[in-house]
Amino acid sequence: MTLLEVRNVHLAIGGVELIRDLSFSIDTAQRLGLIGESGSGKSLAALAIMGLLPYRSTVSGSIRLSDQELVGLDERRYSKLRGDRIAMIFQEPMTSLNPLMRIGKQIGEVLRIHEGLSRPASYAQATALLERVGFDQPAQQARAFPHQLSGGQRQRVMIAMAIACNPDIVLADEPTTALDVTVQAQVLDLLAELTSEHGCALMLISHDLAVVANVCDHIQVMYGGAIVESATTSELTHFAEHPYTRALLATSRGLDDLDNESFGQLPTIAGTVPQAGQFPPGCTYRGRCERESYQCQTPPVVTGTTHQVRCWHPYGSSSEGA
Ligand SMILES: Nc1ncnc2c1ncn2[C@@H]1O[C@H](COP(=O)(O)OP(=O)(O)OP(=O)(O)O)[C@@H](O)[C@H]1O
Repeated sequence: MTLLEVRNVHLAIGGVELIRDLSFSIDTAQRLGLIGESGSGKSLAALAIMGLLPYRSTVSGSIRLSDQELVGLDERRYSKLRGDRIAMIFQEPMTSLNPLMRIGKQIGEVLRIHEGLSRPASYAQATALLERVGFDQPAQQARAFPHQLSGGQRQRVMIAMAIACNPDIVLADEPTTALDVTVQAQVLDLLAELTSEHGCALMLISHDLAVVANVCDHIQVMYGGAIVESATTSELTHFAEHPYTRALLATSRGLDDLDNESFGQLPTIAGTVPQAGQFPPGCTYRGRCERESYQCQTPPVVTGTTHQVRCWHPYGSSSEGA
């Protein structure tokens, strides 16, 4: 059943177009990965869903959570949904945690506000959540301030806060990028385990295809403010059709290398993501595409149903396919 439906969303900040015609949906308890290089618009897509866009943003299109339209929703109703039905985990927990409040109290606050629990009940529940996310001495550790914890522990606290009220969906924006590789894998496993335990959908944002492929059952590739390819994880990793997805796969670490700390520097894709507001006409990837000779000037076509590719010359439909 469709839980979240994003339809034809366009987003501009200060008149600069940053997201173009974004459409996708997430089913109940589904795990969807959103990947793409820095600047492709992944975080803005998540912030649009959360209703946390910066000043001077304009959004058109539709974002529906079950039967609730989110575009244009007033702040009072939005703040009730946040935490309660949609939660978000950011890359750097220190920007989300209050440095002056003990973590047990911070998790408890979420439960007090959204679930109406009393102070003692919310604190007891917060301690139980800390235990669930892997703290071995939760009663003591609930008294710690954020700076007294490691990066991995702080991200576990964020996961505890995100799942505290059993939301329908958690949006996780690069939740492990700031962590070292071995901790990354543990935190991702925990996130996947807890969201499925709660029947909660997950939208995992990352620039790392291996991270997303290990956790998600469906992947969407974003480039220049638009989704260029979308498929099940298995289809995307075995039968990628868009030249950009192929380039991402070629420069990605292997799926087995997630907990390999000594894994070397990855090759990068030549060229850069087009500057916001300076998208070329037609295909945004045109300037970097290895099939550039096609000069895809006109808007690219979208092919397929479950496996969608926004490209004039996807590999699968061409005799030149790899
Ligand atoms: N507040 C803002 N005002 C103006 N432009 C912005 C703002 N926030 C983001 N942008 C621009 O929008 C584009 C997409 O940014 P976004 O943060 O969504 O990318 P991203 O794919 O999440 O990259 P990263 O992985 O680096 O966060 C970028 O060109 C960025 O410079």
